[in-house]
Amino acid sequence: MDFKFINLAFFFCSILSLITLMKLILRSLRGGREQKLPPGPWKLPIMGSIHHLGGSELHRRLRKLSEKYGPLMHLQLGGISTVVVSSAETAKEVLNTKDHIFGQRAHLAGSEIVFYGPSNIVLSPTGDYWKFLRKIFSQQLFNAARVRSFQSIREEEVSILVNCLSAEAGSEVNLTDQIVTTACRIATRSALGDKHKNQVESILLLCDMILKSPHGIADLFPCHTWLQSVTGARRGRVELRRKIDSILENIITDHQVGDDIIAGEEEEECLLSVLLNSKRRGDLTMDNVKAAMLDIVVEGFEAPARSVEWAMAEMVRKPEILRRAQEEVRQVLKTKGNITNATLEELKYLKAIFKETLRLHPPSPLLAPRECTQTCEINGYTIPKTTQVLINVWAITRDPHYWTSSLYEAEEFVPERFMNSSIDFRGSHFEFISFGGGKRGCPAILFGTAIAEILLANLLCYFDWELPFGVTPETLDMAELMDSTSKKKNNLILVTSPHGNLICT
Ligand code: HEM
Repeated sequence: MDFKFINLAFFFCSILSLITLMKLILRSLRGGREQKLPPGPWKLPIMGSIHHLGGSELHRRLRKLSEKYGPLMHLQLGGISTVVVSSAETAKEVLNTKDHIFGQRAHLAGSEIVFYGPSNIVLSPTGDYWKFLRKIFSQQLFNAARVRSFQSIREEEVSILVNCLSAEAGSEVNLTDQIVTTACRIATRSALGDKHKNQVESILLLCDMILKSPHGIADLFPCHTWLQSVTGARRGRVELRRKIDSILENIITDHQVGDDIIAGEEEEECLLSVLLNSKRRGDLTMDNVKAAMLDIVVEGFEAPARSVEWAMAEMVRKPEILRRAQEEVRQVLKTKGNITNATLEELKYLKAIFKETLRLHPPSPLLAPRECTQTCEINGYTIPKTTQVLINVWAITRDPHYWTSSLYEAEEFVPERFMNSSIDFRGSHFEFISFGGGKRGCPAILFGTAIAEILLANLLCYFDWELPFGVTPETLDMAELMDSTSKKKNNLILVTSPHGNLICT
């Protein structure tokens, strides 16, 4: 959520204060029972706690506040009553013990326009429609057999990347762009089919437009829908939706040219064909199909790509880790010949690097907001129905209480901490919830991990990496930028040189 608009807020305060005051008077006349909300910072009338959130990225500000107010904290974000969870124990309460109460997404302002309802998996309400869509994605994209079947796509795309980087030997390369484009090509071909190889540019553009779509003051007062019109937020979103429609319709039209596949007849049918067949059968509308495509556009490649970007940035700052990772992958390759699924299974150190990267740089530092569907108690505090719940993954996966030991500091990048550890990110270790958890947890762990690991293995195997002239491990810019994924603020630029005679052709 973008809080730069705080200054504008005061314009609306006077209008809203009157309405809210009347509501408060009515409530007190009705004699509402006193609820013990979790503690939180002091609140202004109307704006609530927003003035505490300026400055750094939201997850950092929230951690700072939770150091003072505890692992369950109440904030009033304009009209949205919010609790913030910042410990593994409390996250377990929300994601596991009370998943039946918190396994619902909160409504995000404007998502009905941009995300068609919303009817994409990430934002649609938990229910039969959401289950139906998740099942299609699981059958066509996310299950182990399907992920294995995309191996040739991953290999082809990564070998294009390797050849491209080889041509840049000795010079500075924009590694971020290369990684994002390759991950996007893999996700696009796997989900939409080979026909769409050449539409990767449009998909990257679409992703960028959606991630950069602004939020505004109106989003904090969802009850006052007129604010969306007065502030122009609605107009902006309708315009964005028009652009999204145009790109998605092009892709769908191309897909349908000469496409007479009937669901179930073709084993290798892609996700998009299955979605379109469901539409033909009347199980989905065209808007549902487009919304589902947005799950690929927004989720399908950004998170794996950004984890590879962070992993490379962390490793070039710690050459001993880089060297150890390169030795491992080169050694395994000598005996196995090339990087396959089986080879990746043997790369224990590389897997530890991926985990450590997701720990220090979870792509979603705050899980997509959930909503409390029935008033309940956590840690002795009341969480009223309809409260928005933010889980601060970033605070939890860096918490010294779980991650500092006699050997390692929580804030340090040390893959070794995972070498003899059974902790993983599959949703049962609540101190490591980089893929979320509970029924709304990420369904694409295998799909995303496969993309990230093959990229990392190839970058480490076939190339040596150095910082550009004048940049040292201490001065490498590690600033982060948050849109919907955490990424490096500035692209990762490194000097590459092909390694020995292992280079593939
Ligand atoms: C490194 C890779 C990835 C990470 C770390 C990651 C992380 C996450 C997280 C934290 C959530 C929210 C979970 C929650 O609220 O508990 C999520 C949800 C989701 N992710 Fe991923 N993700 C990754 C890759 C992918 C990929 C490649 C896809 C492919 C489309 C994907 C599709 C989804 C979907 C559809 C949801 C929504 C699930 C729901 O609400 O039912 N993710 N992911």
